[in-house]
Amino acid sequence: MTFLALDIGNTRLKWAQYASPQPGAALLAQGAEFLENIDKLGDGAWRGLRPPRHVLGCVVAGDAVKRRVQEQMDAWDVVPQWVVSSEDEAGLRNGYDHPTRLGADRWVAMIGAYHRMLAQGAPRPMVVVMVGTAVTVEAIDAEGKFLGGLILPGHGIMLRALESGTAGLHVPTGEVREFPTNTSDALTSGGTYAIAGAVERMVQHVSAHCGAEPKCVMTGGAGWKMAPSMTRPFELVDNLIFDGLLQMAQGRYLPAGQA
Ligand SMILES: Nc1ncnc2c1ncn2[C@@H]1O[C@H](COP(=O)(O)OP(=O)(O)O)[C@@H](O)[C@H]1O
Ligand SMILES: CC(C)(COP(=O)(O)O)[C@@H](O)C(=O)NCCC(=O)O
Ligand SMILES: [K+]
Repeated sequence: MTFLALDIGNTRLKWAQYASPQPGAALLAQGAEFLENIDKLGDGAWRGLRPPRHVLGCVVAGDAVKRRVQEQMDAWDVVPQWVVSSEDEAGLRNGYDHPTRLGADRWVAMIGAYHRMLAQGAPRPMVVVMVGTAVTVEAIDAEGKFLGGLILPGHGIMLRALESGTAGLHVPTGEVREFPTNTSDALTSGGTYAIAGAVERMVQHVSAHCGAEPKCVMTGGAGWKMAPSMTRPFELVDNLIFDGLLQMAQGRYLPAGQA
């Protein structure tokens, strides 16, 4: 009863195949492709996979990308399911004004993060940071209500915006420094501390609103770049979206009692 989880962001498609659709299932295979390379998955990395019984994914890269990915599954007798954010699922309540407009990746990552926190001890409020093409910073209270979140540009978008809007900022990537003394370091540090500063503010907002220090987790392709510059202890998790998809898959594909 193998299960294929898909996380299709604006830069890369990440996939993971599990032995069954439930948290803790054995990981059989995984990979990542830049979106320009996804049309080769069927003849490439997915060719040797055992055909999955269920496919559940989240896609924020648009309908054209979604269709291109679906074509790569033609060899399998499976209809992929795509997550749409809802008012509540898997113990989380969605505080967005229009719950379905919340990015599916954000919703799934929060479900993964919340269950991870519950498995570790007494319920706590959370700040969940995802550093991908964009950066998202989510607030969840201890009862599992998503209070709201921030969206800001990721490192790449910040740099490209500055490059295209100025004459003098075409420089190689620099280092993160407290007091940058060259243009490269000034840009790299500016982007990194913009993200770290936004996250710090959210931690303060959650602490004040919930009356307790939040547990902080970070994920996403560029999470490792941010980790050393954070102002608080952060748990860096490889892929919260896969954790969330396994959680949701258990509710959708396993009969009650088998979970
Ligand atoms: N080996 C890598 N391959 C691709 N992107 C990487 C890599 N290491 C770090 N990154 C960074 O991660 C970002 C992409 O992260 P990812 O989580 O795949 O984004 P998204 O989910 O938006 O597609 C890129 O903008 C890049 O800055
Ligand atoms: C914020 C995002 C662009 C993040 O995309 P990513 O960086 O993962 O590629 C995505 O979650 C999205 O398109 N959200 C819809 C708008 C919203 O969540 O309010
Ligand atoms: K993402």
